[in-house]
Amino acid sequence: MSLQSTQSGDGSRTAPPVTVLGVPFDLGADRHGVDMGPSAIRYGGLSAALDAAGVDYADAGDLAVPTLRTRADEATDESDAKHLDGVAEMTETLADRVDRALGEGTVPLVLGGDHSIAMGTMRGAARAGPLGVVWFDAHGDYNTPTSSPSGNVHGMPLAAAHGYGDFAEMPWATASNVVEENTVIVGARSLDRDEQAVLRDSDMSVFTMSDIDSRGIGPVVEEALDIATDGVDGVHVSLDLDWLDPEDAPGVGTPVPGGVTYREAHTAMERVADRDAAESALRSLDVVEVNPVLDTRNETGEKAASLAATALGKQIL
Ligand SMILES: NC(=[NH2+])NCCC[C@H](N)C(=O)O
Ligand SMILES: [Mn+2]
Ligand SMILES: [Mn+2]
Repeated sequence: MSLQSTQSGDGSRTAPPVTVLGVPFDLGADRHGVDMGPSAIRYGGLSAALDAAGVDYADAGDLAVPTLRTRADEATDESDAKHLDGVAEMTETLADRVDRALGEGTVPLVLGGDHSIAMGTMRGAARAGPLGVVWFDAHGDYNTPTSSPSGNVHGMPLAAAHGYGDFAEMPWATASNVVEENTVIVGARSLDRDEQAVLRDSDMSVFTMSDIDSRGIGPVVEEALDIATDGVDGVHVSLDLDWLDPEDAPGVGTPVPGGVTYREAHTAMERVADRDAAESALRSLDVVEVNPVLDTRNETGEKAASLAATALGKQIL
C-alpha cells in the first residue's frame, strides 16, 4: 500500500488525492448543532477552496453515525462518559472508512462533528503504521471518564488514542500505533487540573499560547512538526476550530478567549502543507467542532474550509 505522494517524470511532486469524509457526529459534546458541521464546511466553500488548491479530491459524503437527534428518546447512560456506546460505534465506522481511504492511496480529510471523531480518524490512520499527531486546540482533550469534569467525550480523544487511564480497558478506543513521543499539542490555553498533571509528566509535547506569544506561530509549528514526524512515517493533523480566538471563530461549542488569529491559523496550515510537500508527512487531517447553530453567518464554516485547503496546499500566489 502506498501512502506516499508520487514523483512525476519531471521531478515535480504530485500530491496524493484526498477523500473528503463527513462525520455528522455530536454525541461527544453537550451543544446541539455540531452534527451540522460537515454541511457548514461544505457550504462554506470547501470544494471551491480545494479546486483553487489544485487538490484532486472526491467527496465521499457523510458517514452514517448515531446522533443526539436519533437517540433523543433513549435514556442517557449512567457511565462517567456520556454516550460511550455511540462513540464506540462511530469510532469503528470511521476507522474502517479512513483505513479504506488510505488503502486507496488517498489522504482522508475528515469533517466533524465534535472532536471525539478524531478517535476514529486516528484509529484508522494508525493501522498503516506508527503515527505522530499534531493537535491544534485550545484544549488538551486528555481527560478520561474518571477525570472529566463534563463527561463529554470530545474532551478525551487524545487520552483514548494513547490508551491512557480508563481507556487501557477499552481496546476499541485506542489507536495503538499513535506514538506518545510524537504527539504534540499546539496552542493550549484551557487545561483541566488533572490534564495539567498528566501532560506535564507525559512524553508528549505541549506548546501553550504563551509559547506562541513569545516565539511566534511559525517557529512553534515548525518545532511541533519536527517532533511529530521524528522517526515515524506519517502524521495526523487535528484542527479544532476553537483553537482560533472566538472573535475569529464564534461557531464552536466550547470557546476560550485568547486564541490564535485566523492569520496565525493559516500560517500554521501553510507550514503543515510545506512539510507535506517536502516529506509527504501528512497521513490524515480532521477539522472539527464547527457548530453552525452558534456561528455568525457561517463564518466559522468558511474559515474551516479555507484552513483545510491551506493545509492541503492552497497558496496565496
Ligand atoms: N474538543 C473540545 N472542544 N474539547 C473541550 C473539552 C472541555 C473540557 N476540558 C472537558 O473535558 O469537558
Ligand atoms: Mn478539541
Ligand atoms: Mn477545543
